Amino acid sequence: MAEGGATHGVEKRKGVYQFAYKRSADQDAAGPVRRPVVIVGAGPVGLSLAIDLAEKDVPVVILDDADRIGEGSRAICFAKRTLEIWDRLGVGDKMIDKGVTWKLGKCFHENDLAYQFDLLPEEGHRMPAFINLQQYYVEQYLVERALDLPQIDLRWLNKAVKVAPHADGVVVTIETPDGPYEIDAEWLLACDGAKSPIRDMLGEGFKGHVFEDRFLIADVKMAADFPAERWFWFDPPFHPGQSALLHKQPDDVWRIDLQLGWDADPEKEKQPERVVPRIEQMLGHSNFDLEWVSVYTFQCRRIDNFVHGRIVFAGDAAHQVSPFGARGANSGVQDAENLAWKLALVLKGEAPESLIETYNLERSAAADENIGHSTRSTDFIAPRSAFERRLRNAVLDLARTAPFARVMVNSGRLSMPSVYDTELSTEDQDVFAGSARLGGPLPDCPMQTADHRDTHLLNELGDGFTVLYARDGGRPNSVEGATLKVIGDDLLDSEGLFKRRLDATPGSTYVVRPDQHLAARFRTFDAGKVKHAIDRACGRA
Ligand SMILES: O=C(O)CCc1cccc(O)c1
Repeated sequence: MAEGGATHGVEKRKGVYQFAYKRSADQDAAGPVRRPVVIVGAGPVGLSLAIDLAEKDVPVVILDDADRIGEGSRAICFAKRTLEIWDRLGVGDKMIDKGVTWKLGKCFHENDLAYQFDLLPEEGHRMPAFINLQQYYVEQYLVERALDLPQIDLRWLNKAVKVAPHADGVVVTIETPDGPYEIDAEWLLACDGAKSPIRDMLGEGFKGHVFEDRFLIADVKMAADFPAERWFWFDPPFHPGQSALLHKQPDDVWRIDLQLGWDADPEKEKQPERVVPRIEQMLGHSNFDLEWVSVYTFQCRRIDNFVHGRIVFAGDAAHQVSPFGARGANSGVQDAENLAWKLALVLKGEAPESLIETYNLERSAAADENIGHSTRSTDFIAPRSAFERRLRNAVLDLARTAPFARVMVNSGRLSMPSVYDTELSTEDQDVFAGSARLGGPLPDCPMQTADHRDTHLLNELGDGFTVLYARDGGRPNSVEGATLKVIGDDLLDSEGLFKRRLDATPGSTYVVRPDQHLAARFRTFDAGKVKHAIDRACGRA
């Protein structure tokens, strides 16, 4: 027993949510029942995808081989874009209310501050730069939301064990406590994690790097008054020659990541008698409880194609990165958002099936970007040769005095949304300044409704396409295939930030996709051009 009554045995966190297996009518059918969408995996990606589809009125079956969530906190850092997506799905406030909000990062070299960054230096965004929240809370809130939606049929202890693709779907064999049954899915969405059984069933391998260094994760419960900031150390006195990371989570839990070196024995390093002295060394006291401990290595890699006929991969099943930069779960949720609207349009017959190929194009490019960042961070954090280490240490030394070297300090570039550069966007014919990017998500800003209620731009976008028109005299009657919002009429640019961030002049027109990414912008409204931009973004032109 440590000082202050702390216990250092790892308290194995039981699932915060336990679910019951329920027999489904599909199990009593004479043959496989046809379903439009089956999602394998009720993690953050599968649940976000299911909710997004359900909100677009697409019926979804989710299969999960477990009957609980909450084994360890795992992913903890959720980025602004992910929060904006969850806000659209109706769970943003819940996540923020529970999560620890932060935006500042500090990098220390030995005892000194080498570099610090602010992930959201400007005001006027509804969502913060980041929250820290244990993955089991994220899953709990997403499950609660999913249970509200009649279009979602969530089936626990349903394990997909076989897939048989055919011309217009996939027959999935599912094992349950009552024995096996089959579903004939029009689309099967594999959100079944890094070890994806569906990927194995297809014989689909990963390409990329496996890093050999090992890291210890410890979630430590203690009362501490460190600020809600990301603190990263290179070669700290409490863990010489290695790196360390500290994050604040809700419920007085702190995430500590300690680099162990490539030759560490994972089983040994997980034992409390090895973990506790390391944490004591870092904190300078022993007044903490270990809540969760794990030792990990990581990979930066992806599958070649995220789309295999009617089987589509998303999240860790499709790509993996190191934890540094928090790009794993965040990019997975962005996969979900990219796929949901496209699949909904295809299922409704409003877009050709080829639109799903653009999910592969856009999200595999995003994965490459994430993998590139993650690989560079990992190379900096865990240099692979004496030469690389000398170079890295020289940058860290220089950063003490030379500002140019500070930006080369790389402890993980934190997750940012991707800007899509595909055929779905209509090239700019006019010059636009501001922070909005063609192909990127629209920057948020404060607005007011026509009756002067405070709101934010992203909360006012429709569930489908939205056309934003900065009023110039009259207003267009309507726009085919989109919700029209006239700025200066339906929405008021109360603080002038819409004008600044989108470089809006009277007449400026913006075509926004259902995932809030900007598909086209024009200096004047032209119904024909707007229609063409929407058709193009749907793969119809
Ligand atoms: O701060 C970062 O770069 C990410 C922190 C993180 C995310 C997920 C797992 C983990 O152990 C650390």
